[in-house]
Amino acid sequence: MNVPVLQADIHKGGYQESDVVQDIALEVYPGELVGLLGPNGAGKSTTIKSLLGILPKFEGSIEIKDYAYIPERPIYYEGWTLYEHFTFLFSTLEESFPEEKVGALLHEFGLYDMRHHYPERFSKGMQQKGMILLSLLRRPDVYIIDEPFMGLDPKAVKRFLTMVKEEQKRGAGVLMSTHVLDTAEKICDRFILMAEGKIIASGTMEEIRRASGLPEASLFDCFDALT
Ligand SMILES: Nc1ncnc2c1ncn2[C@@H]1O[C@H](COP(=O)(O)OP(=O)(O)OP(=O)(O)O)[C@@H](O)[C@H]1O
Repeated sequence: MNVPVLQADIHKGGYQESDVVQDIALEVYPGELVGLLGPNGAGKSTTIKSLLGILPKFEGSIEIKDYAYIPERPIYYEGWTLYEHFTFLFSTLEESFPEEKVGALLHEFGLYDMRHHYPERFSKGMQQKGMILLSLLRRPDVYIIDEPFMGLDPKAVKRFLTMVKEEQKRGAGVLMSTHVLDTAEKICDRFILMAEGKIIASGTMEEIRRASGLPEASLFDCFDALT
Protein backbone atom coordinates (compact mmCIF):
# COMPACT_ATOMS: atom_id res chain seq x y z
CA MET A 1 0.00 0.00 0.00
CA ASN A 2 1.27 3.43 -0.94
CA VAL A 3 2.24 5.74 1.91
CA PRO A 4 0.93 9.31 1.50
CA VAL A 5 3.48 12.07 0.99
CA LEU A 6 1.08 14.40 2.75
CA GLN A 7 -1.58 13.56 5.32
CA ALA A 8 -3.43 16.27 7.19
CA ASP A 9 -6.21 16.27 9.71
CA ILE A 10 -6.98 19.88 10.55
CA HIS A 11 -9.54 20.12 13.35
CA LYS A 12 -9.33 23.91 13.56
CA GLY A 13 -7.11 26.53 12.01
CA GLY A 14 -7.16 30.30 11.95
CA TYR A 15 -5.76 33.62 12.98
CA GLN A 16 -5.82 35.62 16.23
CA GLU A 17 -9.49 36.51 16.27
CA SER A 18 -11.24 33.50 14.78
CA ASP A 19 -11.12 30.00 13.36
CA VAL A 20 -11.23 30.02 9.57
CA VAL A 21 -11.03 26.32 8.63
CA GLN A 22 -12.55 23.30 10.37
CA ASP A 23 -12.42 19.55 9.84
CA ILE A 24 -10.16 19.45 6.81
CA ALA A 25 -8.85 15.94 6.21
CA LEU A 26 -6.70 15.43 3.15
CA GLU A 27 -4.15 13.06 1.73
CA VAL A 28 -1.83 13.21 -1.25
CA TYR A 29 -0.20 10.01 -2.53
CA PRO A 30 3.00 9.71 -4.57
CA GLY A 31 2.43 10.62 -8.21
CA GLU A 32 -0.95 12.16 -7.52
CA LEU A 33 -2.15 15.68 -8.35
CA VAL A 34 -4.88 16.94 -6.03
CA GLY A 35 -6.71 20.19 -6.78
CA LEU A 36 -7.73 22.41 -3.86
CA LEU A 37 -10.67 24.46 -5.07
CA GLY A 38 -13.14 26.93 -3.64
CA PRO A 39 -14.49 30.47 -3.94
CA ASN A 40 -12.55 33.54 -2.74
CA GLY A 41 -12.23 33.40 1.04
CA ALA A 42 -13.11 29.67 1.24
CA GLY A 43 -9.94 28.94 3.23
CA LYS A 44 -7.57 27.43 0.66
CA SER A 45 -4.57 29.60 1.56
CA THR A 46 -5.32 29.14 5.26
CA THR A 47 -5.35 25.36 4.74
CA ILE A 48 -2.00 25.61 2.92
CA LYS A 49 -0.53 27.72 5.74
CA SER A 50 -1.57 25.08 8.24
CA LEU A 51 0.19 22.39 6.16
CA LEU A 52 3.34 24.51 6.20
CA GLY A 53 3.10 24.96 9.97
CA ILE A 54 2.85 28.75 9.79
CA LEU A 55 -0.72 29.31 10.92
CA PRO A 56 -1.08 31.24 14.23
CA LYS A 57 -3.93 29.00 15.49
CA PHE A 58 -3.91 25.31 14.72
CA GLU A 59 -5.36 22.10 16.18
CA GLY A 60 -4.81 18.81 14.39
CA SER A 61 -2.05 16.74 12.88
CA ILE A 62 0.09 17.08 9.76
CA GLU A 63 2.44 14.46 8.34
CA ILE A 64 4.43 15.68 5.40
CA LYS A 65 7.54 14.42 3.62
CA ASP A 66 10.17 16.66 2.08
CA TYR A 67 8.20 19.42 0.38
CA ALA A 68 8.54 22.49 -1.79
CA TYR A 69 6.09 25.36 -1.52
CA ILE A 70 5.35 27.62 -4.48
CA PRO A 71 3.51 30.64 -3.08
CA GLU A 72 0.99 32.70 -5.00
CA ARG A 73 3.07 35.81 -4.33
CA PRO A 74 6.76 35.05 -4.96
CA ILE A 75 9.19 35.61 -2.08
CA TYR A 76 12.93 36.29 -2.62
CA TYR A 77 15.83 37.39 -0.48
CA GLU A 78 16.48 41.10 -0.91
CA GLY A 79 19.80 42.01 -2.48
CA TRP A 80 20.40 38.54 -3.93
CA THR A 81 20.46 37.87 -7.66
CA LEU A 82 18.38 35.04 -9.09
CA TYR A 83 21.53 32.99 -9.61
CA GLU A 84 22.57 33.48 -5.98
CA HIS A 85 19.25 31.92 -4.95
CA PHE A 86 20.16 28.83 -7.00
CA THR A 87 23.67 28.53 -5.58
CA PHE A 88 22.31 29.02 -2.05
CA LEU A 89 19.72 26.27 -2.59
CA PHE A 90 22.43 23.78 -3.49
CA SER A 91 24.60 24.78 -0.55
CA THR A 92 21.66 23.82 1.74
CA LEU A 93 21.18 20.51 -0.13
CA GLU A 94 24.86 19.65 0.19
CA GLU A 95 24.89 18.67 -3.49
CA SER A 96 27.30 19.96 -6.09
CA PHE A 97 25.82 22.77 -8.15
CA PRO A 98 24.39 21.39 -11.46
CA GLU A 99 25.46 24.38 -13.52
CA GLU A 100 24.43 22.92 -16.89
CA LYS A 101 21.01 21.81 -15.72
CA VAL A 102 20.32 25.16 -14.05
CA GLY A 103 21.46 26.96 -17.23
CA ALA A 104 19.19 24.79 -19.40
CA LEU A 105 16.16 25.36 -17.15
CA LEU A 106 16.79 29.11 -17.06
CA HIS A 107 16.97 29.11 -20.87
CA GLU A 108 13.78 27.09 -21.14
CA PHE A 109 11.86 29.57 -18.98
CA GLY A 110 13.42 32.65 -20.64
CA LEU A 111 15.28 33.71 -17.51
CA TYR A 112 18.87 32.99 -18.56
CA ASP A 113 19.75 36.58 -19.52
CA MET A 114 18.26 37.79 -16.24
CA ARG A 115 20.09 35.35 -14.01
CA HIS A 116 22.43 37.94 -12.49
CA HIS A 117 19.65 40.44 -11.87
CA TYR A 118 17.62 40.98 -8.70
CA PRO A 119 14.28 39.12 -8.80
CA GLU A 120 12.55 41.89 -6.85
CA ARG A 121 12.78 43.93 -10.10
CA PHE A 122 11.31 41.14 -12.28
CA SER A 123 7.72 41.10 -13.51
CA LYS A 124 5.32 38.96 -11.44
CA GLY A 125 5.38 36.18 -14.02
CA MET A 126 9.17 36.16 -14.17
CA GLN A 127 9.34 36.04 -10.37
CA GLN A 128 6.92 33.11 -10.40
CA LYS A 129 8.97 31.23 -12.99
CA GLY A 130 12.05 31.63 -10.79
CA MET A 131 10.16 30.16 -7.82
CA ILE A 132 9.00 27.22 -9.94
CA LEU A 133 12.56 26.48 -11.09
CA LEU A 134 13.93 26.70 -7.53
CA SER A 135 11.33 24.24 -6.27
CA LEU A 136 11.82 21.85 -9.24
CA LEU A 137 15.56 21.62 -8.61
CA ARG A 138 14.87 20.60 -5.04
CA ARG A 139 13.15 17.40 -6.22
CA PRO A 140 10.83 17.17 -3.21
CA ASP A 141 8.43 14.35 -2.33
CA VAL A 142 5.49 16.73 -2.47
CA TYR A 143 4.76 20.14 -3.98
CA ILE A 144 2.33 22.58 -2.38
CA ILE A 145 1.39 25.10 -5.04
CA ASP A 146 -0.85 28.10 -4.41
CA GLU A 147 -2.56 29.40 -7.58
CA PRO A 148 0.22 28.99 -10.14
CA PHE A 149 -1.62 30.18 -13.26
CA MET A 150 -2.44 33.85 -12.68
CA GLY A 151 0.90 35.47 -13.54
CA LEU A 152 2.25 33.01 -16.13
CA ASP A 153 1.99 33.55 -19.89
CA PRO A 154 0.51 30.66 -21.96
CA LYS A 155 3.93 29.28 -22.95
CA ALA A 156 5.08 29.28 -19.33
CA VAL A 157 1.84 27.55 -18.27
CA LYS A 158 2.49 24.82 -20.85
CA ARG A 159 6.08 24.32 -19.65
CA PHE A 160 4.97 24.35 -16.03
CA LEU A 161 2.30 21.69 -16.70
CA THR A 162 4.83 19.49 -18.54
CA MET A 163 7.18 19.72 -15.60
CA VAL A 164 4.43 18.91 -13.11
CA LYS A 165 3.62 15.80 -15.14
CA GLU A 166 7.27 14.74 -15.20
CA GLU A 167 7.54 15.23 -11.46
CA GLN A 168 4.41 13.12 -10.95
CA LYS A 169 6.04 10.38 -13.02
CA ARG A 170 9.09 10.61 -10.77
CA GLY A 171 6.69 9.92 -7.87
CA ALA A 172 6.16 13.39 -6.45
CA GLY A 173 2.71 14.25 -5.11
CA VAL A 174 1.17 17.65 -5.76
CA LEU A 175 -1.44 19.70 -3.91
CA MET A 176 -2.42 22.69 -5.99
CA SER A 177 -4.94 25.41 -5.25
CA THR A 178 -6.43 27.15 -8.26
CA HIS A 179 -9.39 29.03 -9.69
CA VAL A 180 -8.61 27.90 -13.24
CA LEU A 181 -11.14 25.09 -13.32
CA ASP A 182 -10.90 24.02 -16.96
CA THR A 183 -7.17 23.34 -16.51
CA ALA A 184 -7.77 21.70 -13.11
CA GLU A 185 -10.36 19.38 -14.68
CA LYS A 186 -7.81 18.23 -17.27
CA ILE A 187 -4.84 17.66 -15.00
CA CYS A 188 -6.03 16.74 -11.49
CA ASP A 189 -6.54 13.15 -10.34
CA ARG A 190 -8.76 14.24 -7.45
CA PHE A 191 -10.35 17.42 -6.12
CA ILE A 192 -11.06 18.92 -2.73
CA LEU A 193 -13.76 21.54 -2.90
CA MET A 194 -13.93 23.98 0.00
CA ALA A 195 -16.48 26.63 1.01
CA GLU A 196 -16.69 28.67 4.20
CA GLY A 197 -13.73 26.91 5.76
CA LYS A 198 -14.97 23.35 5.26
CA ILE A 199 -14.75 20.58 2.69
CA ILE A 200 -18.06 20.41 0.84
CA ALA A 201 -17.10 17.73 -1.71
CA SER A 202 -14.05 15.69 -2.59
CA GLY A 203 -12.97 12.89 -4.88
CA THR A 204 -12.52 12.14 -8.55
CA MET A 205 -14.38 14.03 -11.28
CA GLU A 206 -17.03 11.28 -11.22
CA GLU A 207 -17.48 11.68 -7.46
CA ILE A 208 -17.69 15.47 -7.74
CA ARG A 209 -20.33 15.09 -10.49
CA ARG A 210 -22.31 12.70 -8.30
CA ALA A 211 -22.08 15.08 -5.30
CA SER A 212 -23.35 17.95 -7.44
CA GLY A 213 -26.16 15.90 -9.01
CA LEU A 214 -24.88 16.76 -12.50
CA PRO A 215 -23.69 13.50 -14.11
CA GLU A 216 -22.40 15.07 -17.35
CA ALA A 217 -21.26 18.45 -16.10
CA SER A 218 -17.88 20.19 -16.29
CA LEU A 219 -15.94 20.95 -13.13
CA PHE A 220 -16.93 24.60 -13.62
CA ASP A 221 -20.65 23.74 -13.53
CA CYS A 222 -20.22 21.33 -10.59
CA PHE A 223 -18.35 24.07 -8.70
CA ASP A 224 -21.15 26.50 -9.44
CA ALA A 225 -23.83 24.04 -8.29
CA LEU A 226 -22.01 23.07 -5.09
CA THR A 227 -20.86 26.48 -3.85
N1 LIG B 1 -3.77 37.00 8.06
C1 LIG B 1 -5.08 36.88 8.28
N2 LIG B 1 -5.64 37.32 9.42
C2 LIG B 1 -6.98 37.21 9.64
N3 LIG B 1 -7.84 36.63 8.78
C3 LIG B 1 -7.34 36.16 7.63
C4 LIG B 1 -5.95 36.27 7.31
N4 LIG B 1 -5.74 35.68 6.08
C5 LIG B 1 -6.96 35.26 5.67
N5 LIG B 1 -7.90 35.55 6.60
C6 LIG B 1 -9.35 35.24 6.48
O1 LIG B 1 -9.52 33.85 6.31
C7 LIG B 1 -10.59 33.58 5.40
C8 LIG B 1 -10.10 32.61 4.33
O2 LIG B 1 -9.05 33.25 3.57
P1 LIG B 1 -8.07 32.44 2.62
O3 LIG B 1 -7.03 33.41 2.19
O4 LIG B 1 -7.67 31.19 3.29
O5 LIG B 1 -9.06 32.11 1.42
P2 LIG B 1 -8.77 31.52 -0.04
O6 LIG B 1 -9.73 30.38 -0.22
O7 LIG B 1 -7.34 31.25 -0.20
O8 LIG B 1 -9.24 32.74 -0.93
P3 LIG B 1 -8.74 33.30 -2.38
O9 LIG B 1 -9.34 32.39 -3.39
O10 LIG B 1 -9.39 34.65 -2.43
O11 LIG B 1 -7.26 33.35 -2.38
C9 LIG B 1 -11.06 34.92 4.86
O12 LIG B 1 -12.25 35.27 5.54
C10 LIG B 1 -9.95 35.86 5.23
O13 LIG B 1 -10.46 37.15 5.53
